[in-house]
Amino acid sequence: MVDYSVHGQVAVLEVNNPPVNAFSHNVRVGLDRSIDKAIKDTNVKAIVICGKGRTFPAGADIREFDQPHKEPSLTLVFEKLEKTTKPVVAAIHGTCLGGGLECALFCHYRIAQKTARVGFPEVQIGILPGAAGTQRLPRLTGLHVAMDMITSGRHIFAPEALKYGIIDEMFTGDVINAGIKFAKSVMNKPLEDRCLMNKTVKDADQADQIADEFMSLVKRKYKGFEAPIDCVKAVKASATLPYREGLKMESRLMQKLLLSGQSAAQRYAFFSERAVSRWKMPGGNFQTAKPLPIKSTAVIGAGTMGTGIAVCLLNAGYQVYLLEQNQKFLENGVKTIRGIIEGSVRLGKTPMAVAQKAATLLKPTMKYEDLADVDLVIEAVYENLSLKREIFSKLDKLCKPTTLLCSNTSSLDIDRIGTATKRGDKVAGMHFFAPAYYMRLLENIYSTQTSPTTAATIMDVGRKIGKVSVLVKSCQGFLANRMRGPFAVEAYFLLEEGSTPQEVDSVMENLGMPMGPFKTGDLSGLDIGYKIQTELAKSKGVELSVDSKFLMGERISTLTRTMYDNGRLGRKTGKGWYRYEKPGGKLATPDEEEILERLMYSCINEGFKILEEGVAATPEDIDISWIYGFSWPKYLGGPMYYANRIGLDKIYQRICYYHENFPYSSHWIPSRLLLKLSENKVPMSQWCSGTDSKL
Ligand SMILES: CC(C)(COP(=O)(O)OP(=O)(O)OC[C@H]1O[C@@H](n2cnc3c(N)ncnc32)[C@H](O)[C@@H]1OP(=O)(O)O)[C@@H](O)C(=O)NCCC(=O)NCCSC(=O)CC(=O)CCCCCCCCCCCCC(=O)O
Ligand SMILES: NC(=O)C1=CN([C@@H]2O[C@H](COP(=O)(O)OP(=O)(O)OC[C@H]3O[C@@H](n4cnc5c(N)ncnc54)[C@H](O)[C@@H]3O)[C@@H](O)[C@H]2O)C=CC1
Repeated sequence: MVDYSVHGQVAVLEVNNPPVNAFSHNVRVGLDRSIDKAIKDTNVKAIVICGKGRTFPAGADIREFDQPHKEPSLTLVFEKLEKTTKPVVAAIHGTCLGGGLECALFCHYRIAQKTARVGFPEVQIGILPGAAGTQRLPRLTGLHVAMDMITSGRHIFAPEALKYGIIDEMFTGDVINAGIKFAKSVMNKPLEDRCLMNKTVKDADQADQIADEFMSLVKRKYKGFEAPIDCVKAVKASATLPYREGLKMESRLMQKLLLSGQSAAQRYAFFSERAVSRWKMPGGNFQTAKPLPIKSTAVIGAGTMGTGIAVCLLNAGYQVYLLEQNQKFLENGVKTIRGIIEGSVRLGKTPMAVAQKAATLLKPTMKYEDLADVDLVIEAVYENLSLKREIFSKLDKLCKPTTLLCSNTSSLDIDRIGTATKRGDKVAGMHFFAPAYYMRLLENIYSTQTSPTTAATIMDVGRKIGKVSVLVKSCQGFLANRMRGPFAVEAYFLLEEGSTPQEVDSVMENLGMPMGPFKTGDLSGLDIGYKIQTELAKSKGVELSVDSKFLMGERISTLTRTMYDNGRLGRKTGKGWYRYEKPGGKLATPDEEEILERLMYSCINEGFKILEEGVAATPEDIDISWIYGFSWPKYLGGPMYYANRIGLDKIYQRICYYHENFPYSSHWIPSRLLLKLSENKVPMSQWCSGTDSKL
C-alpha cells in the first residue's frame, strides 16, 4: 500500500493504492509505519511523499465513510510529518485532492508538475476537509482564497497554486527524481518556519467581513446544501481560534455533516455518476464494444437545442456543419452560438484559445450535400415524426455508409426514425437537455436495431463533450421525459383543480430543485408539450379538439392546447406561465404535501416501471438522469434514492390512493416491481447496481 525505498539520504514513500491512491485504512497503516521507519533511520535525512501511477493521493477513501472508523486517523498520521526534524517534501502529480492535499499541507515543502491539480472537493460530497484542511490552507493562502477553494470544491492547476503559495516550486519530468532533487536542496535548512500550525492567518483582521461575504454567496449559490455553510464556519475559525481549538471546531462540524443525510446522498450520487458509464444493452456493453473515431459532425436545425448542441461539439474541438432550412434562421443560429461562446469567455468558463478554434470549426450551410462526409449527424428540427423520417431518409442516401445518424427528439420512438433508413444499426437518440451547452445530462437511446458500436461511440462523444451520459432503451419519452411526464401532467391537473403555477413551483423549489415545472416549461418552450400530445394522438389515429379532456380513455390537460393557441410559448415568445392570469376558481387548493406527492410519487412509480421494463438498467441511471438532466438536488440523491429513503411501503400506499382517486391517469397504476420490492422489504443495495452497497 506504501512502497518504501531509500535513495542515498532520502527516503521515498510512494502511496500505491490504484486507481487514485485513496487513503484507505491499509494505506493509513502503511504510511504510518513508513513514516516511523524513515524517522528512525539515522541514514535518512529527508523524506519524499508521492503517489504511484497516475496520481498523488486523491483523498480519503469515500467508500469507508459509512463504516466504523478505524485508527489511525489521517490527522494522527499526518501530524508525525510536521513534527519530524527531517524535511518532508510532497512531490505532486495528477490530482492532489482532499486528504491528499491535507497530507501535502502537513509536509514542510510542496512541489508539483505543471499539469497537476490541487483542491478540496469535499463540499461536493457533503462534507468539509476534515483532516485539518480548513485550518491549514488559510494559514498558507489567507482566508479569501481558502474560503473560495473550500466552499466551491474547485480544482486549481499548479501555476495558480504556485501564485497562492500552496506549492513552492513546479517541476517537469519524473516525480521521484524531482522529489529527491528538491529534498537534497533543503536538507539542512531550519524547519520552524515551514510548519503551518505555527503560522497565523494573514487576513485574520477581516475574518467577519470575508465570512459574511462567503456566507451570503453560498446561501444563494448552493441553496439547500448544508456543507458549504459549515465550510465557511470552519475556515473562519482558523482566523478566530487558536490552531487546536480550530481543529476541534472542524471536527465537530465534520461529524455533524457525516451524520447528515445530505452527505450520504451526495456520496451515492458521486458513485452513481461513475456507475452509469458502465452501460449495457442487448448484445454488448462498455467493455465489449469499442467506439468509432469521430472528427467531423453536423447539427440539423439551429433553434433552441441545435445551437446549444453545436456549442458543446465546438468547445470539444469537433468540426460542426450547422444546417438550417433558410438563410435567416441560419444567421440567427450562428449569432446565438457566437453569443453563447463569447458569454462563456467573459465569465472565464471557456478559454479564449478554445473560442477562437471553435469559430474556425463552425461551418454554416443550407446544403445537405455538405454533410456527405461527416462522421456523426445530430438532428434537432421540430418534434414531428414525418419531418424527422424525411430528413433521416435523405441523410441515409447522401452520407457515407459509416456516418452515424442521431436524433435529439424528446419523445419520438427511435425505431420509427431508424426505419426511414437502411442503416438502423447506426441510428440512435442523443437527447440533450435545455440549455444544451449547460445541462450536464446526455440521454443516449438505442433502438431494437442500434448496434453496441454505435452506442459505444455516442457514449464516448458524450464523455468527450463533458456530459454525464446514460444509455437507455427507446420507448415513448425514454427515461427522463417518460418519468418526468407524470410530473408535468400532474402539475397541469393541479392547475385545473385550483392551484397556481407559483404555488406548484414553490413546493418543488422548496424541495431543492432550482426551478419548478412551470418555470422549466417556460424555459423549454410550451409548444413542445403540445406537439408531443398531438403526435401521440396522431400515432393513435385520434384528432384532438380544443376541449379534449381524454385521449383513449386517459385524462389529458386542456391547458397544453390553451397555452399553445394563445401563443404563450414561454420565454421564447416573452409570455408563458409567468404572465398567465391567476385562475379565480373556487376549488380548494391542494396542500403542499399533495403537490409534492402527486408530482414526485407519480414519477417514482414511472421510474419503477422503467426499471421493470429494462428501459433503464439500474436506479443509478434514473437518478443520474434527474441530477444532470433536471437539476435534481444531489443532496437528495435522485428520485429512486429519495423513494428508498422515504420507504417503498409508504410510496406504494400513496400511489394506490391516488390510483383510486384518479382512475383515468394510467401513470397511477402501481408498478409491479415497486409492489414486489415493498412487500418483500428489499433493501436498495439489492436492487441497484452496487453503488448503494458501497456506502
Ligand atoms: C480523483 C479524480 C479526479 C479522478 O478522476 P478520473 O480519472 O475521471 O477517475 P474516476 O472515474 O472519477 O475514479 C476512478 C475510480 O476511483 C474511485 N474513486 C475516486 N476517488 C475516490 C475516493 N476518494 N475514494 C474512493 N474511491 C474513489 C471512483 O469511484 C472510480 O471507481 P468506480 O466508482 O468503481 O468507477 C476523481 O475520481 C475525483 O474527483 N475523486 C474524488 C476526490 C475527492 O472527493 N476527494 C476527497 C475525498 S474526502 C477526503 O479526503 C476527506 C478529508 O478531507 C479527510 C477525512 C477526515 C475524515 C474524518 C471522519 C472519519 C470518517 C472515517 C474515514 C477515515 C479517514 C480518516 O482517517 O480521517
Ligand atoms: N426545447 C427543449 O427544451 C428540448 C427540445 N428537444 C427536441 O429538440 C428538437 C428541436 O427542438 P427546439 O430546438 O426546441 O426547436 P426549435 O423550434 O427551437 O428549433 C428547430 C429548428 O429546426 C429548424 N428546421 C425545421 N425543419 C428543418 C429542416 N427541414 N431542415 C433544417 N432545419 C429545419 C427550424 O428552422 C428551427 O430553427 C425537437 O425534436 C425537440 O423535441 C429535446 C430536448 C429539449
